[in-house]
Amino acid sequence: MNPPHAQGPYRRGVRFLWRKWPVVLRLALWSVLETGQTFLTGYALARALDDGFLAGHEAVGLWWLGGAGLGVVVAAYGTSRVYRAVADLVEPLRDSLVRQVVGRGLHDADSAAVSRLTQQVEIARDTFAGLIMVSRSFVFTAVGALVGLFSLDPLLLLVVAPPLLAGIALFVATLRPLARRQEEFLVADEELAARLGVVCPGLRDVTAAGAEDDVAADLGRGVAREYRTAAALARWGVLRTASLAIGGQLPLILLLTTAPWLLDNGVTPGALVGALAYVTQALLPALHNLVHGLGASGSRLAIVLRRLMWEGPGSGGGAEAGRAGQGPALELSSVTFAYGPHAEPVLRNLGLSVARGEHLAVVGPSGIGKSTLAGIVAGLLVPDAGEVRVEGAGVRGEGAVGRRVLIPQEAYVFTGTLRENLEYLRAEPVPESELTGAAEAVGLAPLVARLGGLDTELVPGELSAGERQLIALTRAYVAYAPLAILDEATCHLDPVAESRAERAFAARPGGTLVVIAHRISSARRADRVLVMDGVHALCGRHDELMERSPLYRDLNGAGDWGGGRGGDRGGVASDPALALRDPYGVDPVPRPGLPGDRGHVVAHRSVGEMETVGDLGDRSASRGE
Ligand SMILES: Nc1ncnc2c1ncn2[C@@H]1O[C@H](COP(=O)(O)OP(=O)(O)OP(=O)(O)O)[C@@H](O)[C@H]1O
Repeated sequence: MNPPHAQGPYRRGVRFLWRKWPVVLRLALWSVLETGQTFLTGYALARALDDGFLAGHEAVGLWWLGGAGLGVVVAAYGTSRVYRAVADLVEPLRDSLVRQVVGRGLHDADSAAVSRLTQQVEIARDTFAGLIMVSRSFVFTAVGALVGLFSLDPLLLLVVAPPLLAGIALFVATLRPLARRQEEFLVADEELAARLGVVCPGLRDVTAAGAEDDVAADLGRGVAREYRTAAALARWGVLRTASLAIGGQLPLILLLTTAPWLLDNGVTPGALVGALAYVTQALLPALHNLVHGLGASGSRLAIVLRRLMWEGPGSGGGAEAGRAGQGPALELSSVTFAYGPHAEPVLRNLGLSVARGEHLAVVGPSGIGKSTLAGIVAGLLVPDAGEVRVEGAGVRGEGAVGRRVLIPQEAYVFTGTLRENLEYLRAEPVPESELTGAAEAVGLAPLVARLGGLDTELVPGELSAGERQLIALTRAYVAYAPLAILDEATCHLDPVAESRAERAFAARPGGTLVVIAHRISSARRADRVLVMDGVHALCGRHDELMERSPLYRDLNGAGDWGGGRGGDRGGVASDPALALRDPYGVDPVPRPGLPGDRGHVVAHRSVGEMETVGDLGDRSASRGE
């Protein structure tokens, strides 16, 4: 699920440091001065003991200790210069980020995005500075301590270096996986927050539509996903703690347990105390800072930089808007979705690309996953893997609502005037001419006239299912979302009315239309058809598919596969695998083993040897004609 640019921040970071090599060199030189103090921590102590206090020469001991004290003063001066050098590295980074961010914000005329972004730039700057300090301090402290150990006695280095290096290696090995887990956790957390943000204010609508169970199940999946990502993060966190124990605490234990052997082999008591000082005063704190500092901050910096430089302001938020307007209208890459952790995936590795202004019909046997696909494209369901982009941006979060509109089979009409029902998806009042134009285009005008105008109070129970669908369709038309998804949204209309409504959506300038087809005539009207059969998803033009897809030919033979509610030919599927739903949408045969299963029949048909434009296995149904 990693985007192709996932490693961008690391490489860009290295390139940035490379370009700034004079500052990096200056930083290194001042760090060497600072490191002198680390060296003296153990060395001066050892000399003070061995040559001074233990040898009865107190003055010599004091002289060495005084030298170590002076080292602290010199190192403090080095540290002050280090800070200047770090500033010389960090400020240009901030300037460059701000330039990019403000430039894009002005281009997109999104001042809120700029203010959000400048906040993130500050985070990036502070984190970057912290990272430089921590990693630099570790490198120079470790070098100072190891050189000190070697000067005291190479045997001491032999005891301390192996566990230290093993700890560092383990820490480095956890860096990438941990950063990835951290990002997955953040994404799951943000998605759950976004879902709650949508659901909580709409609880009344959820209850009115009787969707409590579905919404609870959907939120439950979000919670489960966040739990899974948090558990994975915690598992990798354990390894990180282990690296600290191996690299920082094990050397101390080894020094203490091998002390008799070391003393027998010529290591002086002073050198042993000096080695203990190196481990406890220098190596252990430096490694501790590295593991905790680089661990958390490194991941945070990578995420913030990625969002700033590639995604824009906040994933799923304004950043997405930053990219909106580019690329295809709809793009699915390797999307996999199951209705539960142990359920068979309904979609597996599905790829699909729909161009702007294109009209796509989705067909397939009942229960094969068409509505699931619609839910994923609309952002109501979150794929377990893969990515969905509408108008170049994510389908969830801020701004996503305005980019797509889903019209489900069960039309929702609320008590209120017809006008209120039609304006519902628009933030502002809609001019009368626009409403009547939309009603005319979709085919609602006769009903408006019959009801007595737009300001008539509706009593939803008195409307037929078809009338409710016309109202819902016109409401979606008025919403002017670039992508419209009709999920059997015309199933209660007769074929002529259905055709009129679909053509109206397809004719919207620049508007993209995805129709989960209820009748085969929908597929014939579309530019391309996606045929889903549980094994493969083929995508192509009607005539192409008639030639290549036996299932599509069967579906064409079947005419109306939605339950015989007035299909083109009103026929029955020629193959029992194309099981029909009953007129009330309840399938006759339950599918065992699926939690919350609504009892659909699943049809699995092979597409044989034919060349696929795309499939549900591992190939992509991108526009390939
Ligand atoms: N909320 C749910 N919980 C568990 N399983 C579900 C849920 N919704 C759908 N399914 C299952 O997922 C599979 C795909 O269902 P989906 O409704 O997407 O199919 P479909 O092709 O749209 O069918 P239809 O044409 O009958 O509407 C079916 O096996 C169905 O039983």
